[in-house]
Amino acid sequence: MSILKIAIQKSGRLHEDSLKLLKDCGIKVENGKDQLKVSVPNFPMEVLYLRNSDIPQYLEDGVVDIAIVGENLLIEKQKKVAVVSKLGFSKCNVSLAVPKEVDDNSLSYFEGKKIATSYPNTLNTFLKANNISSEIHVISGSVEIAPNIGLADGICDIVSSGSTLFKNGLRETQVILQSQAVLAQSLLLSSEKQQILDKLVFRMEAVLRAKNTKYILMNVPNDKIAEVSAILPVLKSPTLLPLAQEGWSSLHSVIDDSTFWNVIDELKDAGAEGILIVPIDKMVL
Ligand SMILES: Nc1ncnc2c1ncn2[C@@H]1O[C@H](COP(=O)(O)OP(=O)(O)OP(=O)(O)O)[C@@H](O)[C@H]1O
Ligand SMILES: O=P(O)(O)OC[C@H]1O[C@H](OP(=O)(O)OP(=O)(O)O)[C@H](O)[C@@H]1O
Ligand SMILES: [Mg+2]
Repeated sequence: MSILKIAIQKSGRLHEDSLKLLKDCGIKVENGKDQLKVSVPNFPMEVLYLRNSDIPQYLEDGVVDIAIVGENLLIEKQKKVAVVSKLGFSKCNVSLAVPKEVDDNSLSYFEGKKIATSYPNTLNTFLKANNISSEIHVISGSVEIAPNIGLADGICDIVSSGSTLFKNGLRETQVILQSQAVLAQSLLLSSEKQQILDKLVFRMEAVLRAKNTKYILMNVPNDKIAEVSAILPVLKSPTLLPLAQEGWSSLHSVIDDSTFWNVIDELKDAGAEGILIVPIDKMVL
């Protein structure tokens, strides 16, 4: 019987959300303190806690079968692996930034300048594509300090809220790439392991879909049902239940979280009342 080996980050930005996603997929990860390899009692899977930066190589070599890893790191390491799905957390940019006093937003500012980064391949590819030649200075962390200590004229690093840049007197000038956590797979999976992965992906999709979708219930006069239904992007067709009050129905549907605020006024104008929005736990199509 095959066991699918999944790598997740041992500690850091991806750790908690990766474990939570597995838990939401019904996968119990037995948590032994300081154990780097952990078994799963209810799914043919074994969890390996590894450094995010080591994961792409392990995936390419087939030492692990799948992993939850930062997309930017897969791009940086340029290993032969495949992205299975984007997971919607740990969203960030890899960006160029300059001291806030520098009054130049153009890329040509970096011509002939020193740039400190932990992502030399990503930066190099970007500079080449834009015909800029700079001196790349590789450091493994605390990159934002480099301009302050005279080590570089600018930096290329991860930006999320922007607060690290701000605290270090820097500002973002160019976004090189956008990243989020992804599920990635080795290209060397056996067909048995591929089948286990397919089951996992099926569960993850149900969890991720539900996260972006809400269940919506509202009371609608019967003669307005067609009008209200037309506003809602429904799965198949809305569920209708008669209310005790003559001439009214309760209409149920699902709605994309991001579109709810755009249609709420339309729904009310079309005659909907008592609108309730409820979270969905899992969603299987
Ligand atoms: N501030 C942030 N906000 C959102 N996502 C981030 C942020 N910083 C990093 N990330 C994402 O999370 C991933 C892991 O970042 P983290 O800083 O925890 O580990 P790391 O320094 O890349 O690696 P290691 O596990 O090898 O120490 C990054 O590759 C990136 O995709
Ligand atoms: O825009 P912000 O929200 O401030 O996030 C950006 C910071 O987050 C990351 O560092 P992290 O905190 O992961 O520390 P690390 O350098 O030890 O990895 C990244 O390297 C930036 O420094
Ligand atoms: Mg970091």
